[in-house]
Amino acid sequence: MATIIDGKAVSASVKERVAQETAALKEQKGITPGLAVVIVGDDPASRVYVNNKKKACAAVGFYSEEHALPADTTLEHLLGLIDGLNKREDIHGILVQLPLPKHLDEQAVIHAISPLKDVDAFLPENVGRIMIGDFHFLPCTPAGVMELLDAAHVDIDGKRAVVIGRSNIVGKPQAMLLMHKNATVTICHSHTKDLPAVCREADILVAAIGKAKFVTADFVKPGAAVIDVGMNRDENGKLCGDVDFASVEPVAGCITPVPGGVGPMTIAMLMKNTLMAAKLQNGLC
Ligand SMILES: NC(=O)C1=CN([C@@H]2O[C@H](COP(=O)(O)OP(=O)(O)OC[C@H]3O[C@@H](n4cnc5c(N)ncnc54)[C@H](OP(=O)(O)O)[C@@H]3O)[C@@H](O)[C@H]2O)C=CC1
Ligand SMILES: Nc1nc(=O)c2c([nH]1)NC[C@@H]1CN(c3ccc(C(=O)N[C@@H](CCC(=O)O)C(=O)O)cc3)C=[N+]21
Ligand SMILES: [Mg+2]
Repeated sequence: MATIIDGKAVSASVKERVAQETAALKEQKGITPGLAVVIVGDDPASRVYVNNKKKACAAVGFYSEEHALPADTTLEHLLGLIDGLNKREDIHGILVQLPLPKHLDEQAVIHAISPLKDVDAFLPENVGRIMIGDFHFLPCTPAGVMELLDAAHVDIDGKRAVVIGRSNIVGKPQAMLLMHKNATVTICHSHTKDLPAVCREADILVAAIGKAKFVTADFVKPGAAVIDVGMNRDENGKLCGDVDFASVEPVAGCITPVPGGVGPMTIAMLMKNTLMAAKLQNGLC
């Protein structure tokens, strides 16, 4: 029987800290952190995340605004919007919800964001800073995973960690953060041979694949910490992770559920980064 790691509770405590610091920043400096979320098209999953971000901003005391643009928005229009947000003093963080519609060059759009307002930590400057260990922002999802491991008192130093997935937004930065905490890290992907055997070496297994219930009990060393980043729909349209929770839970030492695991942490870390962005842009750190 695994311990179930409660992402909702851990995210609530992160947001509570952010709310306290935000209140102090307002009172002492008259600064209200501001986040702009840009969403292009009407993907229903994106909608849910964007609404969750909006709610979180209100809960911690941030100003937030949403720019919902039609699916046929041009690159010029989007770049113009970002340019305006870069110049605004009341907006400290800019998040462009990915994926974008196919006709828009994702990299061109991300690159238009000011590095100081890049609360996703997607820009090359911020990615490079993470690699060196001299950063302002950590990428929200991998940083949220680290908070969950910490809250669950999972020992990382000297342990074997396996990350399944090598995307720029999850897998690669996740491996880097685990390495910084002195894990011995293996990154797996679609070309990895005998994936279950590699995963069975892991004391800490992070699944960021995008395939519903892909990780089964035969991937898991008894007692391992299993972190499920996946956000998928199962055959009944129900939200589920990359981990087959029912089969893995009896084998794992601790495990995150979906929903209620990594997802809420991503939002909490976005709040933390937006607060940091407001401080940075006001010369307070
Ligand atoms: N909870 C949260 O806050 C967030 C959740 N997500 C979710 O996490 C999941 C991953 O997202 P993201 O990183 O963007 O996904 P990507 O699709 O960008 O990357 C998926 C990775 O999984 C690898 N992969 C795919 N199939 C296999 C396989 N059969 N065996 C081994 N590896 C495989 C791919 O390998 P290769 O590189 O070889 O193609 C790739 O590296 C998704 O479900 C997404 O919705 C994402 C962001 C935030
Ligand atoms: N620029 C950008 N930054 C992102 O951080 C980003 C993105 N684009 N595109 C999409 C992914 C996905 N993502 C999630 C955020 C919150 C939940 C979340 O709140 N999940 C809840 C509930 C979700 C639900 O009920 O559907 C949970 O797991 O409990 C999930 C997924 C951020 N992403
Ligand atoms: Mg992706």
